[in-house]
Amino acid sequence: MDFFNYQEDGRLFAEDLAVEDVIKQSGTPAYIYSRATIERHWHAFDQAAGDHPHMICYAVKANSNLGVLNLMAKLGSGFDIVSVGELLRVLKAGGDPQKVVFSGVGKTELEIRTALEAGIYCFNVESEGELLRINEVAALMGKKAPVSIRVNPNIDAGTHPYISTGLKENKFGIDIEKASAIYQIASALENIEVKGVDCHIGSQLTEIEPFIEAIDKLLVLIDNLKSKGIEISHLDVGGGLGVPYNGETPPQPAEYTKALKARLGDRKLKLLFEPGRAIMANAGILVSKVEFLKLTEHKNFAIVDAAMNDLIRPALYSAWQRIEPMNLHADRETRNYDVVGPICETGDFLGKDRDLAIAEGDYVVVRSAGAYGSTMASNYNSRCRPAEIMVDGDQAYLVRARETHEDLWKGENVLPS
Ligand SMILES: Cc1ncc(COP(=O)(O)O)c(C=O)c1O
Ligand SMILES: N[C@@H](CCCC[NH3+])C(=O)O
Repeated sequence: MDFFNYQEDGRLFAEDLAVEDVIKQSGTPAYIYSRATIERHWHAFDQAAGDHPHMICYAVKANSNLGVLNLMAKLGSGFDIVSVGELLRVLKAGGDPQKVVFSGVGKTELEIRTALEAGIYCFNVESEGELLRINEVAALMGKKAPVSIRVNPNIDAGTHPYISTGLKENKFGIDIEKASAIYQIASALENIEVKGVDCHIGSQLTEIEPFIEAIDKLLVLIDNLKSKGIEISHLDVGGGLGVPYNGETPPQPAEYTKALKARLGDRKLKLLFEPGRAIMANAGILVSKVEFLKLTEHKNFAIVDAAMNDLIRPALYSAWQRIEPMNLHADRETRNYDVVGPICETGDFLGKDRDLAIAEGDYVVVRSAGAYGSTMASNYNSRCRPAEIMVDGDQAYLVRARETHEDLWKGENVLPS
């Protein structure tokens, strides 16, 4: 459930504000987030874990706006990061470094050093080479680096191949068959402290079974490590819980966590969660102006001022996100449209075959755009990235100004002659 609802007069509201009023300040395209929705989703995970020792490490890549991260920090959230840039954002936003887990397959020496200096909670190690590199950097700094091994359990998450991460052929994690041997190497390294076991099998999962299958495999590993004298204190189950974009019925955090806890039995393992999409997707919309309605014999196009550079999910994954008018008008003719942007690519669409009652000059909103929207935006076609606004009750805060044209060539130089 979110806080974007139509009023009786047909105007879409974000919490207590009419979206049409919010965009008067910012123009379009603009992302609008609902603070109450973000908080509700975060609390859903926190309450589901209940008294069980746990940490929710919000996946920063889903939406790394400082306003969003600051909200997470205020909630007491942890963070899952994949780069030094994300770490610096978390720190800038007031996040606690001791609640940060660091995932990702290509951590550089600089990234490892910066994370150790900040005092993060743990590295999620994705290869033997990385383990040795972390040990070396920690040794140079006279520190012990806390680690989990990210295990690749070879499980089909049943999601889009581009966002499936837990299969043998994916680049992520260490093959579960080899994990025990790597743990033994890790526990013998001078500057490594073994803390946890981690996995993340993919994103936008709509069934509970793949999660449980993975967890069962990890628990076998944890028991096996214990018999070898390697004690694991936490289990990081990653993110991946899906959201309803188009009628999907993914498990709720409560149902998921209940099933998870049941599998743990009496093992004393702290649980770490890394949700991104489930917290942010339905907490955001992208608002865009209808510039032209191009009606042809073959197809109708609604040409809007947002494009694949602002929201790439439809172009990249053929993702379906609901598109609707910002304000409902009874007098508009309903036609079937492909909703497209101004970019010079045939793949530049936000949605295809959509029945919409709109006119030129109206606004449309793309729903479920809070996750992997603004963070994946680019400047392709020299377009400025959109404004981002956080609505909180009857207040709207500009949490990111629209880029200016000067921003587009920042750092570029012409040749002297
Ligand atoms: C390691 C890791 N953790 C957490 C997430 C967040 O996933 P989601 O947004 O599906 O919850 C991702 C992205 O898929 C990831 O790669
Ligand atoms: N960017 C993807 C999710 C990727 C998750 C990253 N591990 C999406 O929009 O669905």
